[in-house]
Amino acid sequence: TMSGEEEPRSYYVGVDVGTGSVRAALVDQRGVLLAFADQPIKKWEPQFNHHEQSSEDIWAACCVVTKKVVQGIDLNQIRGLGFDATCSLVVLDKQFRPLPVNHEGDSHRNVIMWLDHRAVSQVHRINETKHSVLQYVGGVMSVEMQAPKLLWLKENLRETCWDKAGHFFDLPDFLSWKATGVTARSLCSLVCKWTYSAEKGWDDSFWKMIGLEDFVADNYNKIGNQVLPPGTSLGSGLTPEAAKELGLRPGVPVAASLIDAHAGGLGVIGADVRGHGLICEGQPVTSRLAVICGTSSCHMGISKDPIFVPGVWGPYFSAMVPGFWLNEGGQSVTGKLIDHLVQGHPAFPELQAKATARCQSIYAYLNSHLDLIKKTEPVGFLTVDLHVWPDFHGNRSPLADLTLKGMVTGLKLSQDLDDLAILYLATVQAIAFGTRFIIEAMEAAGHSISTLFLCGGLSKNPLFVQMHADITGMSVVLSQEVESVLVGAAILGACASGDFTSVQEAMARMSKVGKVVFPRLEDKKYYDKKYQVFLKLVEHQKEYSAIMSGD
Ligand SMILES: Nc1ncnc2c1ncn2[C@@H]1O[C@H](COP(=O)(O)OP(=O)(O)O)[C@@H](O)[C@H]1O
Ligand SMILES: O=C(CO)[C@H](O)[C@H](O)COP(=O)(O)O
Repeated sequence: TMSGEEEPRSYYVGVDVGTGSVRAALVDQRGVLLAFADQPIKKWEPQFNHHEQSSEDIWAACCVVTKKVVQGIDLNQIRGLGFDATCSLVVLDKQFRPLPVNHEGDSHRNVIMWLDHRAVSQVHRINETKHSVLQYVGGVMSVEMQAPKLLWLKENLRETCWDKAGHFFDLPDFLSWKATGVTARSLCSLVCKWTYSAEKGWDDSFWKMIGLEDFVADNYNKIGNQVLPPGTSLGSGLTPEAAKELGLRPGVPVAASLIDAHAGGLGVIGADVRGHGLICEGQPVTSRLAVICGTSSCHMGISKDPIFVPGVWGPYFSAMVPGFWLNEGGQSVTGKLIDHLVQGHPAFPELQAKATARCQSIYAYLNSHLDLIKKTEPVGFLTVDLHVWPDFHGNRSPLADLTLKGMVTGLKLSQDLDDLAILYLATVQAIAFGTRFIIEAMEAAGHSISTLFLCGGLSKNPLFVQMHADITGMSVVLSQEVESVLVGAAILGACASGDFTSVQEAMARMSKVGKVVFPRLEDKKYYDKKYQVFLKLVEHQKEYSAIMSGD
């Protein structure tokens, strides 16, 4: 650890609830991560496109990891706690007990996960209203947002869930409630996933139009009528009960939360870039795109004035960096897609065995295997005749079309490790082409982006990072702390503690540039051609469905 500072150290705890696991970190006032712990969380898929979790299981995991990272630390030095989480929907009854979100009536499973696509018919009807709130989600509401899921609950689980429900929380807000007893919602979650406007509040006409007038009638009590900017200190901090569970002191300031992608954004986007040879050095912060890549990828771009990008979520005012508008592009499955294709390949057991024998992760093994088979050519050239369209779980941005499916062209009669490695490469490239597609849509609407700031689990994969640089032609910045999302959560805790006067100040002090990866511009021509093919794939897919739905 670093030292050399006279003043006693201040510590903040950040807790990040991802799709597959909960992580916690102990972070100091300079953004240095001193301790890290993670713990898997349960997931259920009771039927295709239904994904559920348990808020009690998630909270228990938060307690385990928090206790671990504060072990051996003087608890008086812990000055703040911040949470971020996926934007899943938590349902509790009037006494704050879990309610089932499933036909089985299993109340343990009281969370509809963000990637759940059960509410297809509901979102279709919501989009048909053409209500003006839809302008602020890229023109089309996503099936992954909360309004369609709420409508699904009302239409499908009236007695067992809807009528008994007292509180619908976005997962980040559930966590801050659990810690403090305060039911106030974060501006981040409500603006991004619930159609709340930072300027105008709730729009009664929207909820009435879609058939959820219930919320208007009780003054939005169940979904939030007190809304606070992320980082605001909640109530009197940690309750004695929560403090005991988390292994912290009662009264520690707890911040209004952020969605995980937004915490990642705070963890990377404000870094001081001087001296790294980056073009964004002389440019405003709006030239930076934070890309948070885990189970999904989220592309966070900010602007001074609202920018309406068709198919890209937002513009959301103050939902990430206060005072700035945010556009959020995304790909619903990226890490999950890579895992899916690699694990489903016949050569996967062989890969696992070989990686284990070398004490490597399967991805480190695949990357070195690709280096072996590429011979003298750049590794990316191995996919000259293998192309992937990555929307296995629909397209979030910029097409906003949940009916799209994945495509692979160039298959051969081979099942060996080479075949697996090249399919993996083509998938990583397809995800990077998806990022390029999103950036082009954002730029066409008025963004001016020059540099990518990557974080999340996939940013630990050097091939994923290099392909993003090569395919977008932009430099990629990686943070000093790999766990940038947790630094973002700790920034929230630091803001709640009052140690910093603003989120911007905390960001500038706590997020730091680590490594910079420059694009191989000499390969540009090749990737431009592959990008042409990429765009053709989706064009063709649409033609296929038109043929099949014709007479
Ligand atoms: N060391 C690694 N090398 C390559 N890929 C990794 C590594 N660690 C995680 N990943 C990828 O990152 C994804 C998970 O990222 P993570 O940020 O942990 O997800 P989430 O926040 O959604 O729980 C996995 O799907 C996996 O493909
Ligand atoms: O919609 C999102 C952010 O607005 C994310 O996709 C969602 O929160 C899941 O995140 P992750 O892939 O990190 O688990």
